Amino acid sequence: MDGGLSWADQWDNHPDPPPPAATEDESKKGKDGSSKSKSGAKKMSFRWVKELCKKNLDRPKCVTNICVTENNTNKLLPMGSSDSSTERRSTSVKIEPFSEERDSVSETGCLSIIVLGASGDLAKKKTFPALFNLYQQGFLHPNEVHIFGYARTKISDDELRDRIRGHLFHGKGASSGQSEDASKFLLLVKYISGSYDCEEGFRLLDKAIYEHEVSTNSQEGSSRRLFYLALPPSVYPSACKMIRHFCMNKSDLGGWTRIVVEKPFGKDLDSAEALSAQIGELFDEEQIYRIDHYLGKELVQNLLVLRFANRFFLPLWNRDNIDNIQIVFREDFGTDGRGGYFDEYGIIRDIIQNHLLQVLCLVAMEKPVSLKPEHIRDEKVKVLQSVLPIADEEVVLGQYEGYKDDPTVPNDSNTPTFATVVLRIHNERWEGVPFILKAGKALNSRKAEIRIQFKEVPGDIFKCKKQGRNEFVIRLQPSEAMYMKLTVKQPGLDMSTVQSELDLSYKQRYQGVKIPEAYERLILDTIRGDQQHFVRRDELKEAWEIFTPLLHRIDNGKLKPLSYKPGSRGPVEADELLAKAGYMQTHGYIWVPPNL
Ligand SMILES: NC(=O)C1=CN([C@@H]2O[C@H](COP(=O)(O)OP(=O)(O)OC[C@H]3O[C@@H](n4cnc5c(N)ncnc54)[C@H](OP(=O)(O)O)[C@@H]3O)[C@@H](O)[C@H]2O)C=CC1
Ligand SMILES: O=C1O[C@H](COP(=O)(O)O)[C@@H](O)[C@H](O)[C@H]1O
Repeated sequence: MDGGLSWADQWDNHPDPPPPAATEDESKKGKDGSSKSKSGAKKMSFRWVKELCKKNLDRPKCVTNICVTENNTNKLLPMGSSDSSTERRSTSVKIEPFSEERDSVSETGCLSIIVLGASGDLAKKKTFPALFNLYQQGFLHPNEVHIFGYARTKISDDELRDRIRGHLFHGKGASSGQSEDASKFLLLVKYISGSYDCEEGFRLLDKAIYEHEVSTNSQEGSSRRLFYLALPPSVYPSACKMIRHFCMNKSDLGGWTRIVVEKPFGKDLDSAEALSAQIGELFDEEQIYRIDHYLGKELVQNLLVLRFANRFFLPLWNRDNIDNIQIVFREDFGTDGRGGYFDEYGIIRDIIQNHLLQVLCLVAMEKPVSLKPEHIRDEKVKVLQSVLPIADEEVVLGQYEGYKDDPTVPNDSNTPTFATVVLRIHNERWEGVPFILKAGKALNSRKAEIRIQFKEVPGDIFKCKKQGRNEFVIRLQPSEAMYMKLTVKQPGLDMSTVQSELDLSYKQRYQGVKIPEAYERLILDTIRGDQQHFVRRDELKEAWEIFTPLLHRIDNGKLKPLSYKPGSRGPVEADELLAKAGYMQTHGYIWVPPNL
């Protein structure tokens, strides 16, 4: 820092201070490619905040974080849990020196959740409903939490609440108790209108947050600010700059500022790196939560447990036993009013480069040293680095008939709404095993699954080959399940074989257990400071490295999508590619989710 002055001291002389330029020391990059500590962000303070500290809190400049936890576990528990094993924040007060590590630990006290782009599709369909679910389960306590919607659209608090209300129950009817809950929740939501690049709106926002913090003024005045950017990525840099200039938590009071950014993060390697650099100048990597909501899905979160806590799988999970792996996403509807957005990105950027590739990482990575976020993400990066360049012959693109009828889609659009891409991992475990990533809109069904097909039994004495290979299927949605397709003896007097399954269907096995929505879980992780299920900067870079050359060939028109009928399986050429890659379909067998 210049002349040994703290940012607070420097900023005292600037009513509207710019963010500090990185010093030589600060601009040193970590292994994740991000700037190392920008401690200035932590110490930054406006004069009026200092005054507030003096007036209201009369406590020295913050050198500690105060965490109230259960038995020193740092576990944030829901309010009102009565079970003694899950009693909330009851017992001990932990005081530790302020450090980067402590910044990632749950804290109590005032929590402001700010949804930028609150007028949009994602906010109303996913973000606010997830917040409501957390509220209902006691994770967001009305004494601590305020939720601010921010967008350019000029609407009142009540208009925003009305927009949100209809989405809180996912189209299902609500009981009177639930409606009452919804009304109470909506009272926590306020709306502020402003643009994403001008200070006036962000000053207003900061003032509103600050007033909430002062009125709550609990837990030593700790201020936790979670900014959720439900915005098109083009707006991220300006919105982040405004947050950094005007809306940071007043760290003199303890707490943190965290930013959640949505995908697609960039359009290719260069643009993603440019975006990362811009945001990295403003926030530490520990403050940035790159969300990929597939990482919040129950069965995706189960992958590490499945692979590394079960002896069954350890010896089988490799090229010696597995023939091919498919990771599939299908939707039975088209771009549905999002044609303008979609046409700019296409199915590879929308689904494959992020959601399916993240799943691939968890399926293919080596065992991490521990469950620490950095250990897991280190392993994911290694897998991505081992992916070979994609060959054009191992790609089939499609575009559904009628896609261009959307007035926001150009008539000559070359954008794929369907793609099958074979990835090859060049390492000891996976050499020669194709990872077939397939995603499509307007297909014949809606589902997402991982299908691991094993090799045939050598020296088969039952002649089962034609019936089908062993498969292990992880159904991510709908009807979450894991089932193992295997050959058994057909019950009866004859010695014949038949395909059957060992089935773990969640609805049947876990009756009455509510599976959390992905966004719900990930927002809670953000509040807790757990980055395990978020994408690190270097991971993102590797993901773009894999797909950028292919995307550029599509953008330049060198590769063209084949037409397919809405409601079909996609282009037949995709099935041909599957067969060429080694996938053998099981004939005369279909898994039916069990009825309750
Ligand atoms: N919708 C979905 O299902 C999913 C979306 N995402 C991602 O989440 C983010 C938000 O998505 P979604 O809600 O669908 O997006 P929207 O297109 O609905 O945009 C969200 C809000 O951003 C503002 N906005 C839109 N375009 C611009 C622009 N060009 N300049 C400035 N502000 C703009 C608008 O608010 P106002 O004009 O009022 O300021 C709008 O209400 C995107 O990054 C998207 O890729 C990720 C997964 C799923
Ligand atoms: O990120 C996206 O995901 C949704 C599908 O999410 P899911 O949880 O319902 O599987 C997809 O519709 C959208 O195009 C994409 O942007």
